Amino acid sequence: MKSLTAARPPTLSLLLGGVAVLLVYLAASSYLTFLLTGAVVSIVVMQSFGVITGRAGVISLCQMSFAAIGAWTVGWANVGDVPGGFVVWLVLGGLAAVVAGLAIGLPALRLRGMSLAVATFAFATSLDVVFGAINFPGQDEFNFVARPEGFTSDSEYFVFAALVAAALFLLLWKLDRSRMGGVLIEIRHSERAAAAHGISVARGKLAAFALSAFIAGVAGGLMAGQLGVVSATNFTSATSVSFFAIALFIGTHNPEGALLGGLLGAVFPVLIDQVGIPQDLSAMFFGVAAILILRHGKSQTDDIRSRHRAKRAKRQAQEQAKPVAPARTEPVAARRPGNHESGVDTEGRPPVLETRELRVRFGNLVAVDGVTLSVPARTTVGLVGPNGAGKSTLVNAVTGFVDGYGGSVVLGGRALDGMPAHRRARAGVRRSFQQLRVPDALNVGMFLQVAAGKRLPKEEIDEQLAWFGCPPAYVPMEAVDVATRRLLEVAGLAAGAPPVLLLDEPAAGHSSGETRLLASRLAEIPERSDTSVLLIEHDIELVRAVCDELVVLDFGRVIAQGPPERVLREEAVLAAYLGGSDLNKTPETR
Ligand SMILES: Nc1ncnc2c1ncn2[C@@H]1O[C@H](COP(=O)(O)OP(=O)(O)OP(=O)(O)O)[C@@H](O)[C@H]1O
Repeated sequence: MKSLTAARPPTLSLLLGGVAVLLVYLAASSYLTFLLTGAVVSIVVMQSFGVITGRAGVISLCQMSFAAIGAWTVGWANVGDVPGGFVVWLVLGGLAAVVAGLAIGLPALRLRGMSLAVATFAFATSLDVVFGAINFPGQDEFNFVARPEGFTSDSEYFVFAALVAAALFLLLWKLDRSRMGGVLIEIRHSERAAAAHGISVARGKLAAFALSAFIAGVAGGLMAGQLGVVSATNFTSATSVSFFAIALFIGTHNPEGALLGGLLGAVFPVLIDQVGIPQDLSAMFFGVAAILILRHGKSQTDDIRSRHRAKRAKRQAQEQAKPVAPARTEPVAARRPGNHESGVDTEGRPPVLETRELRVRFGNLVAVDGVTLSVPARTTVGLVGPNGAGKSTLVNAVTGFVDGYGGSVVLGGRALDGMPAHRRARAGVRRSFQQLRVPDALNVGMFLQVAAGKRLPKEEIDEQLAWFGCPPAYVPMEAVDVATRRLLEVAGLAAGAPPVLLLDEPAAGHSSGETRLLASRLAEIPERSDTSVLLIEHDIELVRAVCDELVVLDFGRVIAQGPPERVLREEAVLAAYLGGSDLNKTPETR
């Protein structure tokens, strides 16, 4: 069976690429070799866009500036005859670009969308001016960059450039199969979900800036080796923008996208020149294509891949065998006798999570009004109440997703107040969201790892998926229906075995059979993962089946607290729910 860790390297693609490179080496004219070497350099630039924009979803309009820094460093190393030769200079060029990447990445962390585009473009245009003024090392004296030994002729250098591109393809292939790859995709999909899974969005974006700058710096160094002498005109901000448009249009986070994008960037201007259209107008074509893509929402390669996956999805859906749901789940409270009101569990352990006089205001509205509650160890506490009672706001405050609150949130005796969301998640407060935030671009196994917040052994992933009745690890998320995605989110969070799990309406949109399955799994999470659960749910049957204790909110205040059977009969609770509908009838008797 395929799984996320058993993926084989793309041997066939590498072999085909090797044959193509050999053909060019043996048979191409010197002009074609020159053109294709330029294409390989462009492919590497596209790989860098694939990291920052394609994977991390961050707009960068300064990749050619990073390339310029790489080329400048290689030129400087060549003039100064720095020991180690071209390969070492190439790496130095990449590292110099990393420094620039971090320098632009740090201040850009708080920016998004248009602001980030402007910031990176401003960096690119200012470097245009700087490099225009100071010239590249060796530019004035025509001091040609010494190519690596064994790759000095143009056709040999083409092979060298292709080897570098292939090594980067392999590196990115590895990245896509690592947890870090999943982290970047989740940041692109939803920064809130990423933070809830303990991911530092700032660090993830910085890592993406650094890696993409390194790759772009290497591309610049390769160009210096190809041309011998480079100048500012090789790395203009306008080239960055038109390459960005290609990256958006093709989707250069996919290897075939980087390949096609590089070829397009290098060859398309030459082709239109041959039919009498000025080369400079190629940027306009790329721009129009990118606008079409922005309207469509998906890059070309993503679109093709998605259609391909949809075809496979039908087949794989049959493998999504679900365990038979129990006919009815026995109420947990009935199975676990003990004092559920003291906050101390049956073994005398102190509460895992407490809120003390928690208060959240939105302008004049007090959404959470002095709520004090505790979640004992290995216990499921239901947080219920009518719409707008303040349940989600309370969870947002506990998990660090509201800007400010009064009172205190305490985890295992330690106050979390003032901590950002991702640090609370790392401390052990994990949550799901009412609105699903599961990225399509991952497969089931990768998502489970990201949600768990840690690297899990393959056996553990497979076992957790089977226990929750989820599809196997290799199935793409696109092939997974909404109810199963919700189940997967719970499975992933539970796999991380955090001290406390806050689930915001995990059964929303489930059929009754699916809800029963979820209930049976939820009921076992505390024992199985040594985790406490705070469960927001409108489905009273599910709440009754799973929860040891209930806390009822109305207008931001706690109006009842205690064992479900008692709480659900209290007058105040009945009155809060639809002016007194009977919560104690089963769906059949209601
Ligand atoms: N960001 C916000 N800005 C202003 N008001 C908000 C904001 N978020 C929530 N509210 C308000 O706070 C109150 C509590 O909302 P909240 O979503 O926490 O309730 P809830 O109990 O989770 O409701 P539901 O069961 O419908 O999800 C509501 O009146 C809501 O309109």
